[in-house]
Amino acid sequence: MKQQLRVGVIGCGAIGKEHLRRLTDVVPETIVTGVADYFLPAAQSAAEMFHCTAFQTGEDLIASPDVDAVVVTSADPSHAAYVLEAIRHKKFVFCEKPLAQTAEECQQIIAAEQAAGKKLVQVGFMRRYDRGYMAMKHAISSNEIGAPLMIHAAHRNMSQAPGFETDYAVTRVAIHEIDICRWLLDDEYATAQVLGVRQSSRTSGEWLNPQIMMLTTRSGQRIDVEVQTDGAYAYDIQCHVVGEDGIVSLPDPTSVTKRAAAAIHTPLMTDWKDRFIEAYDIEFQEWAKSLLNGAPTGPSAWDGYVACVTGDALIRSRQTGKPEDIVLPEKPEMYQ
Ligand SMILES: NC(=O)c1ccc[n+]([C@@H]2O[C@H](COP(=O)([O-])OP(=O)(O)OC[C@H]3O[C@@H](n4cnc5c(N)ncnc54)[C@H](O)[C@@H]3O)[C@@H](O)[C@H]2O)c1
Ligand SMILES: O[C@H]1[C@H](O)[C@@H](O)[C@H](O)[C@@H](O)[C@H]1O
Repeated sequence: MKQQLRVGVIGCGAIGKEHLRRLTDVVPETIVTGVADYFLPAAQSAAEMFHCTAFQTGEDLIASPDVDAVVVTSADPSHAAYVLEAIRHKKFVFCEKPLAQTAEECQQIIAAEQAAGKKLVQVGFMRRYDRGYMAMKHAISSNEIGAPLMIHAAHRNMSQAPGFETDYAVTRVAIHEIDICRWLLDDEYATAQVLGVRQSSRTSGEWLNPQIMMLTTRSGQRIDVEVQTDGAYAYDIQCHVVGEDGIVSLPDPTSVTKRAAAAIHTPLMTDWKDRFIEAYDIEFQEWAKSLLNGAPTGPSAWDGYVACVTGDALIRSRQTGKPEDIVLPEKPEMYQ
């Protein structure tokens, strides 16, 4: 069995650089051998920093005999093509969320992976590796709160990159709740709806903010997700699962409590990089170990597909003003 995986990273922006550092410093099973970015200076500076090759294109990186596994951290619209190219080369590929822009592209990925006859794809739903969510899932599956009835969740961001659009509140932001809630409840969704709400004056007004996303599961549970994409007081992620016999809540990350000036202060985080730093570390450690054992065990192409189908239904419902049904084909054997 190989002891170290040679990894190439496509997309050397914010999270690309975070994962490069992580693969270099935190995951002993990986060595970064190459980087690519369609903005070549970004690839060159990352190559210098991480002592590896800067490839001219993502396709060159994927084809390189020095790359065993690919990490896709480029912009959303480029994900599907790189994942398909990696599958064509029968290489393992970790793709940041979303897996693709459309459900059809996800289906192409699923078809290609099945034709390859081997699980190759993992999607970057890192919250499944967060200790808080893991403890919640354990409490639910060991029946500590009885049958789960509903989830109240919130995803609050302080700002977004320029060019943000209303739909991105689903495809880039709430996509994390879409994945984590079905994972926590171990159920699939039946309907999705976006509700309107008074708009925040703390945002530019170029897109709808906040939005409330409602999901129901096949067994009738209801999930409400408050999504603030801009202007929130902190980067704050909340999740409360209400069961017949009790409630489990996502713990806040540990921070020092200060008692001063006749008050108690507990600082909150402002950035996803810090809030989920440990989850990303564990995600990549587990990914590397699973590949050395033969196949990825984390969120699959099917999970990426379900997230896209659900996101499409949410976006449709904003146009129709009604709950939209979520219909899935049968789950292929590979993802059972
Ligand atoms: N899991 C998470 O919590 C999380 C957090 C942040 C970002 N992401 C995802 O990671 C991806 C990157 O996000 P980011 O914040 O680092 O963005 P970013 O804009 O900071 O970086 C993207 C990089 O990709 C490059 N790029 C864009 N299109 C490309 C293409 N076709 N080929 C090669 N390179 C290309 C850009 O030049 C840039 O350097 C997004 O898909 C985002 O949704 C996930
Ligand atoms: O790309 C980021 C990332 O996925 C974060 O986890 C999320 O909280 C942000 O809203 C999103 O913009």
